[in-house]
Amino acid sequence: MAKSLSNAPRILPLPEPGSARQLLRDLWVLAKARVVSLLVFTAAVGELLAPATLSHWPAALAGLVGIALAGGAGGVLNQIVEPDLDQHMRRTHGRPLANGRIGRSGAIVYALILMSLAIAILAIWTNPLTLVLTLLGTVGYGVVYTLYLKPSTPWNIVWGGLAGALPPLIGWTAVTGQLAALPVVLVALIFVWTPAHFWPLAIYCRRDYAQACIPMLPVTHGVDRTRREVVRYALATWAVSMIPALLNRDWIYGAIAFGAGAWFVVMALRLQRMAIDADMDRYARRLFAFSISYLFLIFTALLLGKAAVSYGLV
Ligand code: HEM
Ligand SMILES: CC(C)=CCC/C(C)=C/CC/C(C)=C/COP(=O)(O)OP(=O)(O)O
Repeated sequence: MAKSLSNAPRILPLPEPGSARQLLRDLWVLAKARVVSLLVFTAAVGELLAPATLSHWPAALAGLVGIALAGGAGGVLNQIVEPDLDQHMRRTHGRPLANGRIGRSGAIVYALILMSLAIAILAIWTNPLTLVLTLLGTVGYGVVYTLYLKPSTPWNIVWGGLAGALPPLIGWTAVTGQLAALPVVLVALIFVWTPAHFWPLAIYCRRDYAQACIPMLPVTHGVDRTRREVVRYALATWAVSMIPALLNRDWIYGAIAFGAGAWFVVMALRLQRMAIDADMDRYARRLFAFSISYLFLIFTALLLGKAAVSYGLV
């Protein structure tokens, strides 16, 4: 008896409907806060790689808060546009707009508040370039990807991914006010990582996407083609991830990026070779989860490499 209880999934008590806790939880989900946390982390790394970050700490802090708020606004815009789609997918039907716990006008007000705060903070404490790049991120994801690309082309996320790739550059410009090669390479890295991040999820959610008439690649071109593309983008990610090692002559980062990228490619190849069954769906889920850990690891490695150089360890 005790054994079966210990094996049971841990179920957290749900907040009372209509309670303040439920509202906070809904606002958190509407802003896609978990995705935004990784966006903010990549922006923070962009800032810490820039020269003299600490002497520009107000701009650095404002940059992170601005990206968090603007990224959150993008997430809310996305859910304002597609409550009908969210209702039809198992993964998303519990979202607050999709199931009616929050109304459309409430969500619009929430998005406006987040966006106004982001614009004010970035305008006061950072610089025009950072503000423009951040606006491009929000509009690119919340409007261009959600409204136009997602419902019309299977290559939606390749171009939509550009918006989510911008944070390291935004972090860098918040501190320096200028573009530079290293953060542009980091944008390229997230750009090529995004399809290898998303398509494994699209594979195991393909039936939901088909039912909702969203032309994701596994729906329009099939699972085999999508798995080939995941391998190609994982390889591209591996290749682009080596550029910062060469630019910075940073062999600590280089070794970690080489190992993690190789693992990414091996997992993508394994997915490609599997029979199309429930085990493959489970493995695609693992690859999706791995893609998130991968990006976190790679960006942590960039910091480790810089710290090692700063403290004269290499
Ligand atoms: C257009 C590009 C992208 C697409 C289409 C995409 C798609 C997705 C989807 C569908 C999910 C599942 C979300 C859910 O179940 O609520 C997800 C989760 C996630 N994505 Fe992405 N993503 C993109 C870009 C990014 C970027 C650029 C980052 C960070 C740098 C990122 C980080 C994450 C994280 C951390 C999660 C896990 C969220 C959780 O655990 O709830 N994604 N992504
Ligand atoms: C300011 C700035 C840099 C903004 C970044 C924009 C941003 C929040 C990018 C993340 C992309 C994302 C969560 C995609 C989810 O895809 P989806 O919307 O198709 O997934 P869903 O089916 O879960 O809604």
